[in-house]
Amino acid sequence: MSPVSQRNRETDSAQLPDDQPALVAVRDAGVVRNGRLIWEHVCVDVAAGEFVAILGPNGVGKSTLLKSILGLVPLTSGEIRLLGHAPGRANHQVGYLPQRRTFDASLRIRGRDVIRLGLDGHRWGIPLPGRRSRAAIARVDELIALVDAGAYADRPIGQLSGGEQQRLLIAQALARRPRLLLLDEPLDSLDLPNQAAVAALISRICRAEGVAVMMVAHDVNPILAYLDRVIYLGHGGAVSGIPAEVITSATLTALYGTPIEVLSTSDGRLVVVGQPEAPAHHSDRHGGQP
Ligand SMILES: Nc1ncnc2c1ncn2[C@@H]1O[C@H](COP(=O)(O)OP(=O)(O)OP(=O)(O)O)[C@@H](O)[C@H]1O
Repeated sequence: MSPVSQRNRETDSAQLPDDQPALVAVRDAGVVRNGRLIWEHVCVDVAAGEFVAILGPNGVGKSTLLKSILGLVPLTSGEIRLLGHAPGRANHQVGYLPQRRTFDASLRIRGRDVIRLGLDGHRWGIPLPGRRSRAAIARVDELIALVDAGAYADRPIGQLSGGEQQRLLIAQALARRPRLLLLDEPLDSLDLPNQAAVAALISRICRAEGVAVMMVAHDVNPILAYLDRVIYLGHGGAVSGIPAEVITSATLTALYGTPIEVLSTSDGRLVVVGQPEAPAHHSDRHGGQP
């Protein structure tokens, strides 16, 4: 029997210990879109402050899982609870960074104003009055420090590098002190040093702000050292658990349907070899629909 030949295998570590309440609880969940089964029997619990990656081949439904947690894509089976509520009921506690599109180079809005939109963007640019405005300015300064963007936060966002823009967008998603951060491929289109730097930043935020992070990624290697839990969606099933249990050659080969090797380095780190590359213009394939 292949490692995921029963659809829906989950490791024992997919569930949290009883004394650790789940921030997000996904129970035997499934989604059908346009009459096509995207995934089913997905189970995972995410606790406060955990860093969780959602991984798997193109089109397998990673973004759909984030959208289901937000209530943007309804489940067709099973259940998702977010902070004990049905999807969509606790979204004010969630920061969401959708798959990014590049900013036009001529866009003049400053980095710090992009962050500020995360605080009062719903007011359509009408500034908060008096004391609340001062508190907003202080929070934006705090976020700029958190993502280490002081050197460029006053420059127009269209003139910043992909990595700099991504840090500002993460800060924007954190503006209202969410308890859960949903990041859809934040490392997409970044070079390797920037992928490592942004992954380290996200891990630091998990710890410093106590925010749980669920992050869609294509390549597990730059984030592997930071992860508490992984969810692999594959055409043969879904597997979730702690990295050491889930990230094995046999499991990944079965999920991706192509040979994948998991190597252990002399200092004990895991490296995944043979994972198919994402296409270069990955974000071009995504429409604007939820
Ligand atoms: N608005 C939509 N309506 C119907 N089907 C959709 C919609 N958006 C996406 N899909 C389909 O749902 C499936 C899962 O898409 P999704 O974007 O969740 O996959 P993904 O794993 O995030 O892909 P990628 O790695 O390419 O970003 C795909 O087959 C896609 O074509």
